[in-house]
Amino acid sequence: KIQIRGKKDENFGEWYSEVVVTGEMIEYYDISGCYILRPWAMSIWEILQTFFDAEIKKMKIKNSYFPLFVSPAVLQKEKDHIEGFAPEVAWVTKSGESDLEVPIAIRPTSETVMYPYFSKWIRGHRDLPLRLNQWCNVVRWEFSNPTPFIRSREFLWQEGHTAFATKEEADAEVLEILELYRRIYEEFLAVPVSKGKKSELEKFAGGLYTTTVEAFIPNTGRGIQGATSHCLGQNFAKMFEINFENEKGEKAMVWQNSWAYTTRTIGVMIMTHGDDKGLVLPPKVATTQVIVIPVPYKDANTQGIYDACAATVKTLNESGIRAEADFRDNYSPGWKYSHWEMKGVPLRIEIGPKDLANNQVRAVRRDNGAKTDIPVANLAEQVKDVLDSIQQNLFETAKQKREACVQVVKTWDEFTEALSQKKLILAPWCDEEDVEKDVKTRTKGEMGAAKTLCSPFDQPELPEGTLCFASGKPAKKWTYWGRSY
Ligand SMILES: O=C1CCCN[C@@H]1CCCn1cnc2cc(F)c(Cl)cc2c1=O
Ligand SMILES: [Mg+2]
Repeated sequence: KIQIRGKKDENFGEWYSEVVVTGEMIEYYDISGCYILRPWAMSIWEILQTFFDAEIKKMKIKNSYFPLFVSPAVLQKEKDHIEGFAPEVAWVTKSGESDLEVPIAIRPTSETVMYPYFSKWIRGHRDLPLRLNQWCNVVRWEFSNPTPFIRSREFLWQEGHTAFATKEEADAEVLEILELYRRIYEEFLAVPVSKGKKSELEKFAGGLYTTTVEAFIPNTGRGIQGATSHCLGQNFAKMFEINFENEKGEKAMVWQNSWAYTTRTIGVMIMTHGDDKGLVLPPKVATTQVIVIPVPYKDANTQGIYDACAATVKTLNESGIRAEADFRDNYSPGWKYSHWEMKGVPLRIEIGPKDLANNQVRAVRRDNGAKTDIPVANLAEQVKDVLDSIQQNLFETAKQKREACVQVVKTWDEFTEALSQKKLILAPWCDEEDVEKDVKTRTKGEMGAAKTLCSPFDQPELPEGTLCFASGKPAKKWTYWGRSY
């Protein structure tokens, strides 16, 4: 039998690194912070992409592709927002033996690549709204500890960049896209997230406001930004002169948004559902939803069992279920059970002599290990119901675990106590940036400082006279705080 050594509740980092490799999602690469996405991971990315791409096309957003390379002049155009990022920019300085006249940057994000052309293409109000998306990779030469899917020097994402005549249109789209990100997490990855607004300190400095879907990893007690949807206001329009002649013939600047989700989504899902037997894949995103395993017996009708397995796969495939059979004769059924459990396949179907005789199959769930015998008669329907139940159970379980980590605090002492207990803290805050900076300073440590994660749109009741937990000033809003990735 094959086992993973790391235990999720003992050494989370080791457990995670092992699970992504033994689950055949990731292969480590000889350049630090870079990883190989193997088919078992790539197919999840493609399932999410298929959903999101179809949804943005319904919104009349068009895909495009802009160059990987950014000229330094244009990259440095957005002075204040990139100065903090400059160390992350990767540069091409040579081709072959010869140095480039001028080094060229590799895109860390594409505002400065795209917006000079937005300026060229947008002349009149009839050119609006301009709504483009690109599916691509970006490079950010980060130095903090690299983690497969979660933090890598190159990652896949989509980045949407849109321009509107009015702020109202931009505001509406920000939320429409954020809802798609919530659906990616909650409906596909079975990961609960909180929709909210980033603080002034945590938002994208180049924008007007940032909305986010925040996830939480109970094992590490850290929040993690799941995806982000920014309203850029007119900041980039001003910088890149993206103007248009409005209906009254006046010259006006456009209102812009930009939004992204990345391959980090896959890492959050693995961290949320994985267990000590390996990956646990939600059926909606499982490359293989059902693995059918023949359990031949010495003198039993082996061919009959194999035929029943093939027929089972065929029946399930015909009803849209992603099923495979493992006919390899050089591995025992027991070995196969462990192997496909490590790969996180949501449902296993075993067919042995008894099942064959009773015209049924033995179904075993990956999420809770429950075994049920299903008659071959209406197999597809029952398997679909079990898969739906697994999807729902994974989400509910993750939701309960996350809710159990939420700690409402009112005072500084309660805050530091909750932080030491790896809680997701919900606290009343005066919404002053200096206070947030002060909390960061006061909670500095080798585990990293506490920061605001988001102010949830869904605000609990804030009784008159409630004071900020950190400053004692009148509280303005409930905010999630915690350490983060
Ligand atoms: O988050 C999104 C959604 C999709 C488009 N982009 C925005 C903002 C990205 C912020 N950001 C994030 N990281 C960066 C790293 C860099 F090296 C440079 Cl030069 C800039 C940035 C930077 O602007
Ligand atoms: Mg960064």
